[in-house]
Amino acid sequence: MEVLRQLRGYYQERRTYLVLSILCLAAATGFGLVYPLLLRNLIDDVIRPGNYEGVLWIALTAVGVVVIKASLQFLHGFFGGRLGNYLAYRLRNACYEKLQFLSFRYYDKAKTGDLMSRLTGDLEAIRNFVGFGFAQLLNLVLMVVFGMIMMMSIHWQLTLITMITIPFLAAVALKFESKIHPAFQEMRLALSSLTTAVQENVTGVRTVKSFAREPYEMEKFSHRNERYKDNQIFASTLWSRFFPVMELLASISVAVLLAVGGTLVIKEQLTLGDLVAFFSLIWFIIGPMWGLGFHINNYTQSKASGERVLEILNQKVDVKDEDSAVDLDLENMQGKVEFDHVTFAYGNKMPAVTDIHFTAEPGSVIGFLGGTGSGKSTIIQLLMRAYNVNEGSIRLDGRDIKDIRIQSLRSAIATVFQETFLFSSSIRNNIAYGMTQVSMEEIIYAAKLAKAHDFIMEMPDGYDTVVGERGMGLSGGQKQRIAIARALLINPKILILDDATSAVDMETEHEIQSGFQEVMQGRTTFIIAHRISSLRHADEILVLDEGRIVQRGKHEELIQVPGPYQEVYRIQYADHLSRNNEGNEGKVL
Ligand SMILES: Nc1ncnc2c1ncn2[C@@H]1O[C@H](COP(=O)(O)OP(=O)(O)OP(=O)(O)O)[C@@H](O)[C@H]1O
Repeated sequence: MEVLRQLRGYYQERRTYLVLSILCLAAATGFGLVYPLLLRNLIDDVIRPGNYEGVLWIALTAVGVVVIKASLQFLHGFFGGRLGNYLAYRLRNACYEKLQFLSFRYYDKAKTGDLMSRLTGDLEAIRNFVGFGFAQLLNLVLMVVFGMIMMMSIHWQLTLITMITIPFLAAVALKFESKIHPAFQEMRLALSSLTTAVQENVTGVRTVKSFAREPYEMEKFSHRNERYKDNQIFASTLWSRFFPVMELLASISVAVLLAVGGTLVIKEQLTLGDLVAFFSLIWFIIGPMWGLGFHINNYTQSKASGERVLEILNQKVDVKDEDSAVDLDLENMQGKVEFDHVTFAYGNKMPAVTDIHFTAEPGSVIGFLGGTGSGKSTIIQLLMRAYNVNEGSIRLDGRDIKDIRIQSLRSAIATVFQETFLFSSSIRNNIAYGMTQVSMEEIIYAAKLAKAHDFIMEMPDGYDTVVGERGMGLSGGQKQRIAIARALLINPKILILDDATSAVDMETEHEIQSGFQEVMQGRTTFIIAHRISSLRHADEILVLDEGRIVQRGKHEELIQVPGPYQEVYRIQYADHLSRNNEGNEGKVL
């Protein structure tokens, strides 16, 4: 019930529904007790004395009871349904909101399929339990208590004798619970790994097909499917053993009742009506024991689901606003960025960047060059405060970024990532992502600067063309240009281009960069690139190796000194240099 307690905040406002749903179900159960009494009256007071008039009254009372009971059951369903759906609605929103604010560190490990199954299957199990299962579990207790009281009031000795197998029934049900709970947890995990396999397969379909790895994928899936199937079979084997054992124990109770009760009737210590009522009442005890397995199963399933949903909701957000954090004055900010001896490691690994120290003056262009894994993207992620630095500090206009509200910090920065993500929506919506107050002229202006306008206009519906999931149907370069237009539209104080022009040809890159120069006047720009041509106009180029700055300076300076920059330059401009050497020696490109 700890899980239910933790979820309470999400249905607290509608707790009256919970109370009403329980009350209606309890009342319906109470009315159910009228049947055995009616049977007793029918036999002892109507049939045996030959009172034919009474038959009609008993039949009418039975109809009345059915109507009331059915109405109460309807109300239980009504309130339970409202409650369950309200809770599921709140939880879905809360989980989604949490997912928006969880740190990058969480997403480094998260699996999409697993998250999807938590937000769907697990939430559904919680909805069912809180809406109905919980009330039914309580009702079970009520049925046993009501039934016992009634039976005791008829013949307490017979009640005790008949109850002889009930402790065994309860023990079997509880033992079953202890086995089925871990089985269900395992089943949920198996299901989420199955969903992850499907999701990854669809996302990575190009890789799968281009490497002709379909058989490998099928085997991987079949392996996971088998794990899920084995879990299902294990759970259903548990179930199939449970029912016969319960039936056996229950029939012992019934046999004892018939034998002892029958003898008591013959000895006239019990009326026939009492025995029939007893026979009907015993199902008030045995029935719940029977259902105990089902309801416990329901409970354990939703407990496991609740734990998985709460795991998201209770996830620690390690990058969050300090209470004293302030908003940036976006209109008047300068855009000066300072990295002050920054060191950072992902988890317990070796530092990804060490002692990074530089200053980007407002409006300047800083370039980063370095091999794969040298820490270029990490520096940019730290500036966005995707992670907190381990040592040193990062300042924006003299203020530590930890003291700036994350939302405000990130809205001052526009980033074009190495991998472009497009939403399955129109090109217009992709460029104006999330911006409501933006005119078509502004969108077109940004697209023109990003050299995207021409190819957009050639598409069947122009800016209204809907791109497929993740931008399917567009080339890598086209996607990048849309992403660049998206960043330019924000008109930020700080622009980050993380290998943003890697997928476009040199000529387009040159065109886009001249566009940047126009729009980035007075804005601080960080360019990560593998091509020297992207960096040569930078005010300062930082050359990184294994997370450290190993060279810094302007293009003209760096090509003069032996070092990694000169090496890259020589490799990329080998043709040019050899031609130049033949002609005018020493001319800088
Ligand atoms: N999310 C992450 N979790 C753990 N380690 C990471 C993560 N991102 C990067 N790293 C590690 O940090 C180091 C620096 O990576 P980074 O992405 O900053 O390099 P990069 O210079 O941008 O490389 P590339 O040019 O290939 O994009 C690498 O050793 C990388 O394995």
